[in-house]
Amino acid sequence: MSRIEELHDRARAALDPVHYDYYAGGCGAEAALADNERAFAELALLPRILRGNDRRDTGVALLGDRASLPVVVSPTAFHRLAHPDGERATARAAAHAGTVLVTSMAATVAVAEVTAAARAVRADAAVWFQVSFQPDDDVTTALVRRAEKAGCTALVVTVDTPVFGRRTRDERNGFHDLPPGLAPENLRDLPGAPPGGTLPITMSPEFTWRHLRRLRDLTSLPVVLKGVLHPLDARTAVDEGVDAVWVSNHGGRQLDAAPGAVRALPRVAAAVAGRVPVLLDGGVRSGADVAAALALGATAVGVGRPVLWGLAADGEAGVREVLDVLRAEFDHVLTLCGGRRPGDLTADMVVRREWPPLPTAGPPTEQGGPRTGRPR
Ligand SMILES: Cc1cc2nc3c(=O)[nH]c(=O)nc-3n(C[C@H](O)[C@H](O)[C@H](O)COP(=O)(O)O)c2cc1C
Ligand SMILES: CC(C)CC(=O)C(=O)O
Repeated sequence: MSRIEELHDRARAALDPVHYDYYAGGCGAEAALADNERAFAELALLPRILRGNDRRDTGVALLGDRASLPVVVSPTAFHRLAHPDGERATARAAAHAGTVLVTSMAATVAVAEVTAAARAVRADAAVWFQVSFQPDDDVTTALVRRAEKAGCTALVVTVDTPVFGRRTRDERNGFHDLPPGLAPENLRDLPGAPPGGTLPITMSPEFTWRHLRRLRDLTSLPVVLKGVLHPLDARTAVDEGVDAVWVSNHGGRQLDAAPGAVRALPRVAAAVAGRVPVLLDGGVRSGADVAAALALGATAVGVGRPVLWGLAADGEAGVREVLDVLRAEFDHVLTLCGGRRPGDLTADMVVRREWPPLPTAGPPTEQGGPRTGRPR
């Protein structure tokens, strides 16, 4: 059992079962959820040899920031369900690891407190803000201004939620509301909110590229589009001026018919053609997964649930452990693959586990099976 699986077990034991299901679950029959990990398990790496890679650097440039490993913390809601310190603990852990935390619009700690917690650890800690368009433009604008004021260095706009996915476990458990004392703090005191209260999180299918353009014009922060699976959307996004494309099926929580995210990566990477960085999340659980995604065209990957497991199991220390494990595993795989830096991992180094077809020089002969080229 990997260390991340152990933390998962500890988190399961520590969490209220309803909250565990909210974190762990997907939509529908959880086919997309399962396919995220399966798609990675189907990949294998062809290492390169004799490359003199004793000196390595696992860092990557991400928009204006630098991450010390090509793994960022994906935006996930409601960290205070996992630990009383919630997003503050996650922020400190990401800052210690020297990587980017993407804090959710639906965080249970306000973005200004999240950035303050991160910067108390490291003055240049990178915190990005995840936002979903809200039907009232003034609300979206107010959220963007809050993120800017808090010192976030990029906006991650999530676009795979025109409606909520049907979360089978949450429906069964009747999980609709946060427990008393917890609230989506970024949605407090917004236009239209009751005095001192929070607005509900609204998903709507009304949004178009026009809303993205409006947001683009609203801010000078880099904009990352999260939830892209179709290569044509990736190309449009780049044409519309986004600064990065994030391949994701939302951790298998939206469209159950969606493929495992890494299956969509090669075509998106081809469509983007290096014009902007590509990120990917969904099912990343090991350093080998990170390496495979990078080889297939990602600049960095995100992790969602593993961070929640670390947080629920052991607070800030648990999240640090998850990121440390991924860093160590990724460096180990990079070494074994002959790489000095993440960019040395290339698509020719990734094969399917069932690849290649057994080499046959022709049809089977009477002397035995297919000829292999082995001297007889
Ligand atoms: C409990 C939970 C809450 C999430 N909340 C958000 C969110 O608020 N905004 C968002 O863009 N994505 C959200 N996501 C999706 C994650 O950003 C990410 O795409 C997904 O978790 C990646 O898959 P993984 O959990 O297998 O790493 C959430 C995912 C989970 C599991
Ligand atoms: C509260 C939701 C917006 C969080 C989310 O995106 C999710 O649960 O997948």
